[in-house]
Amino acid sequence: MAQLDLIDDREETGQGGTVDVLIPLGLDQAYSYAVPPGLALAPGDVVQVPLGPRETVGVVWSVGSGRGGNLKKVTGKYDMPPLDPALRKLVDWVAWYTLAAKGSVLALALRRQPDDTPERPRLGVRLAGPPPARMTPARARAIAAAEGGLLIAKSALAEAASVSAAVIDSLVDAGTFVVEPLPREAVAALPDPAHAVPELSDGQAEVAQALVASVQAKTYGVSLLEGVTGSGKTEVYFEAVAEAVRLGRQSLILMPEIALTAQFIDRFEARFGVRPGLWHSAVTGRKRERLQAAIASGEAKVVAGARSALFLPYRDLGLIVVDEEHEPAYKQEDGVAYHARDMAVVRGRIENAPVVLASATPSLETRVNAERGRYAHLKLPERFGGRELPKLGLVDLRRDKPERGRWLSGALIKAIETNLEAGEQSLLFLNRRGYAPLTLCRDCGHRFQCPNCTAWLVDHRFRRALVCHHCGHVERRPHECPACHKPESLVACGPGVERLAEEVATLFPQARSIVLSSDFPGGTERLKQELMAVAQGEFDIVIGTQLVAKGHNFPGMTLVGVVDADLGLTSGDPRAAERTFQALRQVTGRAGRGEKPGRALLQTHDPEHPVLKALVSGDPERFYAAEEASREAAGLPPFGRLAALIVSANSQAEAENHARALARCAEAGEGIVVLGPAEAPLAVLRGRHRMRLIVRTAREVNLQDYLRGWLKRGPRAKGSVRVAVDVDPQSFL
Ligand SMILES: Nc1ncnc2c1ncn2[C@@H]1O[C@H](COP(=O)(O)OP(=O)(O)OP(=O)(O)O)[C@@H](O)[C@H]1O
Ligand SMILES: [Zn+2]
Repeated sequence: MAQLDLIDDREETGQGGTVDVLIPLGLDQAYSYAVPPGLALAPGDVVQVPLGPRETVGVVWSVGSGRGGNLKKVTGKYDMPPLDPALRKLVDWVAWYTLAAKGSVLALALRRQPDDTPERPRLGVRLAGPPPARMTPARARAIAAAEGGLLIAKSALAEAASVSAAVIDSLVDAGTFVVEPLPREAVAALPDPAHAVPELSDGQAEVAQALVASVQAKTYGVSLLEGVTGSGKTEVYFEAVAEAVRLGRQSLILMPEIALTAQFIDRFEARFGVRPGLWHSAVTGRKRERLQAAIASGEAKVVAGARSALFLPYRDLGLIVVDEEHEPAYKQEDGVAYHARDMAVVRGRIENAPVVLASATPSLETRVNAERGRYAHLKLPERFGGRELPKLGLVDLRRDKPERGRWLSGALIKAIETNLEAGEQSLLFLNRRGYAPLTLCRDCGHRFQCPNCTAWLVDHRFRRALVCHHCGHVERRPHECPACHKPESLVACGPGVERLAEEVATLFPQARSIVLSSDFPGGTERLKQELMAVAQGEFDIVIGTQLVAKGHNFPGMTLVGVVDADLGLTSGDPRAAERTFQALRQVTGRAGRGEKPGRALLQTHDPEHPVLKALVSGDPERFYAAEEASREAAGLPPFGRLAALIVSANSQAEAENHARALARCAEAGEGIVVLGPAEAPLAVLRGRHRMRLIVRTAREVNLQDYLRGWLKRGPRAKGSVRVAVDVDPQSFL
């Protein structure tokens, strides 16, 4: 924790002026404080101020000239770098855009709660004593691997010698090895742009050159890097990163679900010789602080991080890459509802740095910006190494019907068989966790619903529980129906990945199969290992949710079966078509990335659906053109603006009354439509009743001003009532 200099103001002389201090709490206003004499404060300085009965941390937002009068005084100043003007501007901008309280946005940039958890020292072992009295082959291997007396991490030694950690421990007990702390892990080793320069194809080289030029120009500008799956987008944007490193400037690579990108880190290390600075929620304590300091000093040249990395104090940002820019995970749904891709563009503008948005399936917003010339459009239309994109086919489930209680069609089963015989891997994609999405009583029709949410409980057989995916409520699956008390009358309805695994085990008992979803027992570490094992060909059939759909490289995978291609298309969400198109194009893109060509089969009840036809045609332009036309006709983003207001309360009456009162205060205006209030699709969530209002405006309308004016005129939220504003909503629950 940075040191705090407390001010001793007993010898007060004269006046020091005033400052407005923003406090990282849910407050929109900066508060004025008097500056004690002798203390010089400037905007961005991190200070301690009294707030109510406590002292709290805050940031000087502006300096006034007034006399302090009877204002409370600043009580201390932290010895740490100030928040620079660019970061303060970003905070102001995000707060303006999202309507979040400025203090809440500041909290994203000022993660400096005193975190003194000491960094756990990593321990290594060194060969230092006589051989053990009892020698075994494993012990001999471990000793041989430690030859030379170097200090080695225990896990690395175990791996090098192919022995378990217990073998090493036994040698420590025997006095053959000694344990010593390893040097601290570097958080910011310098990447070497010349470490392993790839040989780029002509098409790749051309795009890389354009990106390198944008880094050299040192000015703001956005490029859409649109490349089919397996085209080498990563390889290409690494060249831009390399150029930024050569210029001594910093790069930020934003990615979704950072914890699962072990493959990405390995690739970065293979290209640059060191790991990037990693910023995500699992990096804590002292290490987090060290990285933050290295970023602020400019020592850390490349940061790969989840969306919160957007608010770090870069000293000299020369490039921002947003990988998989279409990912819904970039939108933060709780607290400050910001979209990290959009705010990355804002930060690029503030820092005067180029921004690269990379995707195989760009969002409609980004595509339209590229088409209108606001963004440069760089394309990689072919897979690297002359590999073909997988051939896609539809299976009409109305004709090729699976048996009752089964989900795989004859055509898909046959394709898996062929693959098994050829020793190639198959992926079955079903975006449904658990065993079955619904449980009901065969006798009385009772359905298991969450007591806190408008949602069915999902049957998780592996965990022997019924679970709510919205609030986490868990209950045991009973043996009799709780309503009619008939024993053994409960049936599972519909498939989840666990149920599919059961079907696979029955159909292909000899195949090595694995279920991969976020419920994977053993946490992300185990999951990472299993993903590696899949990449190395250790499984024949992978049954997975969206977790395996993107970003992974499985060279032996030649077949992808989409179990329910209609699943995402039936929701009322305006982005349903886009999301489904992206998800299915990503998942089918897992096939045929290695030596052998791949194919994909999509099971559907609606083979005429335009999204599926566009997918199979292999012509994304067709999809984008049709989707743009329908969004434009409906005035939806990016052709219009959208915001959602969710009014929630402990009772339905409170929520409804407040929502109605709010709706009555909405001002009519040119190009403005207010819809609702109506019950939100998730009418009850975590015990809170929810009503929803939607505002849709023309592009020219200043949506933020409109919303601010409206909320100001509207009724105060009393009692348990809360109003949450979501500008550019991505989910419509
Ligand atoms: N110029 C190159 N030289 C050697 N290997 C390359 C080159 N370009 C791409 N590759 C390899 O091709 C594979 C696909 O590349 P990459 O993962 O960068 O593609 P991508 O476009 O990001 O794919 P996706 O969108 O599916 O994640 C990787 O294994 C990568 O190492
Ligand atoms: Zn629930």
